[in-house]
Amino acid sequence: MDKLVIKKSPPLEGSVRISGAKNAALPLLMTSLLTREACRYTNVPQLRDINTTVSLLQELGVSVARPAANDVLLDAHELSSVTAPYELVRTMRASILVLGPLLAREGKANVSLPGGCAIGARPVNLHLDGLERMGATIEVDEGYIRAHVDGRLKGARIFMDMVSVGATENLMMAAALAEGTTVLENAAREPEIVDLANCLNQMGAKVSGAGTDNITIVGVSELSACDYNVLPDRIETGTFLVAAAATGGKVRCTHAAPDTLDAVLDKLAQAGATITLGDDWIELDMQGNKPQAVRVKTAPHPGFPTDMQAQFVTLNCLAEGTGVITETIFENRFMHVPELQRMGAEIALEGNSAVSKGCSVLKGAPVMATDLRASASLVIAGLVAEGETHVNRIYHLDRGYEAIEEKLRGLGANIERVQE
Ligand SMILES: CC(=O)N[C@H]1[C@@H](OP(=O)(O)OP(=O)(O)OC[C@H]2O[C@@H](n3ccc(=O)[nH]c3=O)[C@H](O)[C@@H]2O)O[C@H](CO)[C@@H](O)[C@@H]1O
Ligand SMILES: C=C(OP(=O)(O)O)C(=O)O
Repeated sequence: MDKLVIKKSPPLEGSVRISGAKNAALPLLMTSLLTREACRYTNVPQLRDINTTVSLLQELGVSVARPAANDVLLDAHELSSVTAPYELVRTMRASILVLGPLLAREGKANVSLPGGCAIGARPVNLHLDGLERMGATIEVDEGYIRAHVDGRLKGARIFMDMVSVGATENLMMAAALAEGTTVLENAAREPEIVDLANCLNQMGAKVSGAGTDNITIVGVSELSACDYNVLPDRIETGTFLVAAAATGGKVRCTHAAPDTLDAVLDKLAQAGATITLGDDWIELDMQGNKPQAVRVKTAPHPGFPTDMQAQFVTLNCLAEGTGVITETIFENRFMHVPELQRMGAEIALEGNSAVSKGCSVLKGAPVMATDLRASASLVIAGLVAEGETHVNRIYHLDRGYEAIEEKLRGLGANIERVQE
């Protein structure tokens, strides 16, 4: 199994090209299920989750071509199955996003229940309730969601009592091919939702209001091909910016989407970074200074993203002053804290907050993380720790960061992937 070996590194310097967003690409690839025409997606990051999605779509009968490293062609002219099997769903929760499209196009779908993961229980009741409101009959049997509808799904007014990115995406895709108008109230406002709406509209859907908490979808009977370029990854961008801040460096992220990162940039500025923005780049300059501790509370967009919480925990450990990071989205997303403590971080968990004393002197250690962003926070810790840090179980990182070690090496980091 691969691991990353990281040695204390100089301040990161230079520029890094940001990849397409995992959390945008996964739902976007699912839109291919909504049409009999071939779809082309570009700027798709090379990630384990993308390969899993492609395997899942192939399992359903979609033909796949990858003419270039970041291009994916998907042709769902005929589907041969409506079942998303446990073996694939358990490795990637986003598999649940085939449910809405399959039900809308084929009138039936069997999708393994994703279950919880390292960061929390992650229920899917909002996805199921919304589809039922649209006329689907759903039962859970032997670990599978079995859904069917007679005729087409029907447009409905759906209020979601929690903001859910996944449910908003599933219901938007289902509603695109439903009969009549669907209104999603208390919808998620994440940039990835806007990206999905733009792609659906390119295919002939009628989605308006994406990016607000009230999305209207006027159903159409057919959708056509798309040629869609995936949004830049705001979480990858934020991760490189925090790595630059932690090491006291100066890094420019290119091919980025600065307008998707307001909350993160605001906190980095509070931590003492000078931030400069261009149309598609962001530069962070720490001018060699130590970061200042910040207070952060995760929230749905436009709040501070839960996917950047772990990286900021590491930053706060190094910073001057007491820092408090509160997680409100997932009930168990602090698996990085005990590992950081093993590296010498002075940090305590108080309820759903990580409170750091600041100015921790980190020492390299063998560490491992059980989720993607926790792994990223340990990589950042490894860059500043004395000695050598071994980050194990990096299949989590490979799920969401394209060529992370190569990109970090390009900025001067001392990091190697080692096969054991
Ligand atoms: C709002 C939010 O920040 N969502 C994050 C969530 O998206 P993801 O789509 O995975 O999760 P949701 O947005 O659906 O979940 C948000 C909250 O709603 C709850 N919930 C969700 C669906 C449901 O049917 N019932 C229910 O109770 C979840 O347990 C969670 O507490 O994880 C992704 C991966 O880390 C992040 O990129 C998203 O930013
Ligand atoms: C936890 C994440 O992804 P997923 O929802 O695919 O588990 C993430 O992107 O940080």
